[in-house]
Amino acid sequence: MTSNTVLKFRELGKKIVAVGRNYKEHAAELGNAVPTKPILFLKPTTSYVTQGHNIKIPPSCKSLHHEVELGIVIGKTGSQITEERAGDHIGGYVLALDMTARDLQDEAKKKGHPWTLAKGFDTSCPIGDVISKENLPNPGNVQLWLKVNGETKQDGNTKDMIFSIPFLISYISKYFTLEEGDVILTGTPSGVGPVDKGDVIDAGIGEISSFRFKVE
Ligand SMILES: O=C([O-])CC(=O)C(=O)O
Ligand SMILES: [Mg+2]
Repeated sequence: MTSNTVLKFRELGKKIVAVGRNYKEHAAELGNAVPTKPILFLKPTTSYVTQGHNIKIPPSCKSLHHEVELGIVIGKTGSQITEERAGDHIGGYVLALDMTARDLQDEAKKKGHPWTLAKGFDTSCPIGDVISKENLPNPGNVQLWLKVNGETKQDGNTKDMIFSIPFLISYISKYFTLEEGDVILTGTPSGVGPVDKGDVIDAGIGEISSFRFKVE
């Protein structure tokens, strides 16, 4: 993948595949069981929002939650990718938020409906610049942090993922062809919580990448 701008990979990337409950403590904090296989959902690429723009609270949402996540940017198209070859398909990494209308998600969960609206609304995927593989040599052991108005809310490590990055790429690619520019969101560590209008979110991957978004 040659591009390092978000606009470019938004053009290239056809999908965002997100993984739910990939950290035990996060599954527990929302009263959910620890999954025995990855829980997958899709976010549309229209959910991307880049730095300099604001996160918007979607209509009727009374509880918009932050979820900081490590994103994997696919660099080479493939399906039926083995865990051993997974690294060949990684083009880089990216810091992202999986903004979630928690009340709308809870309502959908109760009715057995999909999470699409709660997870896929415009601006639900704030995203940073692509990080090269060289700049993140150890993605499976890096700190993911998030502050709201300067106060730390999330501070987890990717070593606590239930399903590893190679496993996720292999598992997802059994079902969905992963195309260049697609992004896999690998799930959020514990500490999720609400944000309100006017709040400022700072998040980062260790000291390697960080960004700031305001909620409007
Ligand atoms: O909404 C949830 O809790 C599932 C999810 O996206 C995550 O664990 O990152
Ligand atoms: Mg998430």
